[in-house]
Amino acid sequence: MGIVQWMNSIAEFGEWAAGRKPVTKKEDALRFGILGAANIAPVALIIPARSHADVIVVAVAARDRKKAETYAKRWGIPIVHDSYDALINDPSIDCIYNPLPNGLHYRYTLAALKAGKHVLLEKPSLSNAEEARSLFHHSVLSAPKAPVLLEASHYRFHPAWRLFRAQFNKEDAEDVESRAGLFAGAFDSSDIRWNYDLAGGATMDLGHYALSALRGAFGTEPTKVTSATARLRDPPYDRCDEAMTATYTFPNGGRGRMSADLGTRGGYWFPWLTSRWPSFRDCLASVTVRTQPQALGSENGLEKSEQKMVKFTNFMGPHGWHRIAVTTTTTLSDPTSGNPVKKTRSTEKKTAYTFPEVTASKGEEWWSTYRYMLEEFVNKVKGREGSGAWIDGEESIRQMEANDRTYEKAGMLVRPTCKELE
Ligand SMILES: NC(=O)C1=CN([C@@H]2O[C@H](COP(=O)(O)OP(=O)(O)OC[C@H]3O[C@@H](n4cnc5c(N)ncnc54)[C@H](OP(=O)(O)O)[C@@H]3O)[C@@H](O)[C@H]2O)C=CC1
Ligand SMILES: O=C1OC[C@@H](O)[C@H](O)[C@H]1O
Repeated sequence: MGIVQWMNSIAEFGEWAAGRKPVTKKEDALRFGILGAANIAPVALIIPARSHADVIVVAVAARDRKKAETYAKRWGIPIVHDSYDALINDPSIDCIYNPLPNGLHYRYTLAALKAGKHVLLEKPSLSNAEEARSLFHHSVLSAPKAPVLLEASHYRFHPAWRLFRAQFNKEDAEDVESRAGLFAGAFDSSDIRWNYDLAGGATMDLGHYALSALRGAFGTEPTKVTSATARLRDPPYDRCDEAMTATYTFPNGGRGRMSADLGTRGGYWFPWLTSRWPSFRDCLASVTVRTQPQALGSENGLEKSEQKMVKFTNFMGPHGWHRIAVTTTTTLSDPTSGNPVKKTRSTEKKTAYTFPEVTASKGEEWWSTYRYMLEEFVNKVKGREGSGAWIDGEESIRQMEANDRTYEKAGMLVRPTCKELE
């Protein structure tokens, strides 16, 4: 069983252990079809849909009908289509979930939008910025009653992300480090993540989260990619990065660093023996922000200033567990020499599992990032007020631009563009 299938089992076990039963569906519930018998679809859509009265997963298509039938039976999906195009053109379907390999996102999302379907599109939205500009600026999205298109960067929809962002002013961010990792062996050699033609690579995969969170912390785009170093897969997969580390500067003068590793190893005692062993140490994604010191006036003749460090641990999967640690360092300094006289440090730990301040779509403590995202997708399609969390097309384009610039700085090719680009 691969890591993504494990995510499904854990999510399903959680539902069972909590004794949750599917809710009754409304008459006008949105009917979803899934492109591909994808590993990620249960945790990202099928399980969250069970608790949403406005969502029914009605169809799946796979390249091999037998595979689709087995998947449909396992996950309780009534309709099986013979091809992705047949599913897209099924008039009984309102929404398409596209969890195909990244290199197929453009072709099938555009086909679905042209068929009038709303699309929930897996991250990274596309293979590169050229595709992103073409898709998100396509006339099909500006026509009256245009369908909804959303990049499924699920972590941005969870209340914990909003709480994290509220802990500092983005203009004050001085140093931000964002990291995500998975232990070596999590994906075998046949995995889509090692296929350049399907737009694979660590920067496209976990790098998507690390870079998106870094950009999200600064709330703006990097002015420059100052360094980028890739660790490539062994041939013949060496057009794909197994790991990427990159540094950036931002318009406020701040510095950012992202790292994404799909094959963490070592870090144990006896390195001569253990250096190739998979390592679980760096597998919890985190984003850490250090702010510029803020002057707070004077106290007893001394100058007072404050600096914050905000660390959000497990920002990718905060529904399982997370911690936002806010450490405030207060310094009293001699006004003449500028030397610190006294420093005090305090740490506050915070969490958020619902949006208490929101009237519509407040959420439930147990909702996953995917469930929160589904809520907002449905709200948008139905024209309802929601939590306010959203990822618009321009954001998705800027994310792909930052991705491309990272690959270029690392001396690598950007991922290939769909041949049918419009
Ligand atoms: N949001 C999240 O937490 C996660 C998101 N993802 C994203 O979801 C997408 C899919 O990831 P994941 O579910 O792990 O991937 P899978 O390996 O399960 O692949 C998804 C589907 O791609 C289809 N496919 C079509 N053409 C090919 C091809 N040439 N080679 C291989 N597969 C093909 C297969 O469909 P068929 O059934 O027709 O054979 C397969 O079911 C990616 O964009 C990934 O970045 C992945 C994991 C987590
Ligand atoms: O989006 C993702 O999240 C979880 C990871 O296991 C996976 O590689 C990635 O695609």
